[in-house]
Amino acid sequence: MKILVTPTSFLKPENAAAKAKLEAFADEVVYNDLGRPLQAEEILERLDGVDGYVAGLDYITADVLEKAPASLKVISRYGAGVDRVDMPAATAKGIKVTNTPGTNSVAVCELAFTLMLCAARNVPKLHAAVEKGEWPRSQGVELRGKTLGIVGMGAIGKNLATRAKAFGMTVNAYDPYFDEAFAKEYGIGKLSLDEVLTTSDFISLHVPLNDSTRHMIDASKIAEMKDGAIIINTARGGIIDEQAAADAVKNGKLGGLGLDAFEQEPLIDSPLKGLDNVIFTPHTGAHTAEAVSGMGSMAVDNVIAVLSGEDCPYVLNK
Ligand SMILES: NC(=O)c1ccc[n+]([C@@H]2O[C@H](COP(=O)([O-])OP(=O)(O)OC[C@H]3O[C@@H](n4cnc5c(N)ncnc54)[C@H](O)[C@@H]3O)[C@@H](O)[C@H]2O)c1
Ligand SMILES: O=C(O)CC[C@@H](O)C(=O)O
Repeated sequence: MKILVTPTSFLKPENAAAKAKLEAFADEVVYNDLGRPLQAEEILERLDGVDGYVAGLDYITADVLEKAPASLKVISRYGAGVDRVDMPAATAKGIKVTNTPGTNSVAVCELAFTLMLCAARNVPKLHAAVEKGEWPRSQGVELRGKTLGIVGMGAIGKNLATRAKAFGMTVNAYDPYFDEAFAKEYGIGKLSLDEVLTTSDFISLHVPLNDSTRHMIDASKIAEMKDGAIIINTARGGIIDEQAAADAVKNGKLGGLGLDAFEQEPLIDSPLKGLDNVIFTPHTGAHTAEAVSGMGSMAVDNVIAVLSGEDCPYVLNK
């Protein structure tokens, strides 16, 4: 068996046991030598003879899958999102795709909360000012008493909801598969998407990127939001129309943005850069010691299970 492993954080010490397990199972394990997510051509150059592929945030397009060797049986996503894997093409080729749901939900929710607090108090700008020898006495807002609207109340959205309640926020959510029992237990309001967007002081996005969520936050949706609303996106670039969001920060409609995910990563040229109270992190929501270890061990278990012909509950395209 030959396995390709591309998430660079897989090689952190937290994954020593998962790495040893994979290397004991396989005849050969090839690691990502580029130190970043792979583009289509770069994947193909590394797929020769590969049976299992533990995949980071690589762009596994239909073209890659059509040209992939017949030996490839499983793509084991190291993480929750599968938007960068062309699922119909994988299914057509008989390649199973798995993911690691829930392994990084606390990590991402804590980053979303961090971004929300930093935007409420303008922390990055204050830090930069103090570094320059300035001493501004800024004024922010409290989260207490504010309304948080969560779009996508799955593993991450739910973790965020309970923490926001502890901060004294009113929490409402939109999710087509709304979990009524969870909402009742924690006092989360059930609203339509438009109601969430028009009534929230803070809006946090936790939906997968697909055809129904692409640009779900566009200029027309932003126009309906409360003046000064702050949007947090730790889900995927592409869910927000970045040009529309940048324009809305510039003209004062939005109070700020906290972003961990972007349409083009890394973020090089972007209308979002250089704006007041737009806070970036480099798609690092899942990168805590705990989540890296959780993603690594489940991704390894999944690839081994599929290649061993065992039942794997995390196959998304049965
Ligand atoms: N920044 C990061 O590093 C990072 C890490 C993990 C996940 N993510 C992203 O966050 C997303 C959510 O992760 P999760 O673990 O909470 O996934 P999840 O599957 O547990 O939850 C997603 C929720 O979104 C809901 N949903 C689907 N379509 C919707 C729509 N159109 N409108 C509203 N709700 C909708 C689903 O019903 C589900 O409850 C992932 O798909 C991934 O893209 C990012
Ligand atoms: O590879 C990672 O950094 C985690 C990916 C994360 O966005 C996810 O989809 O779970």
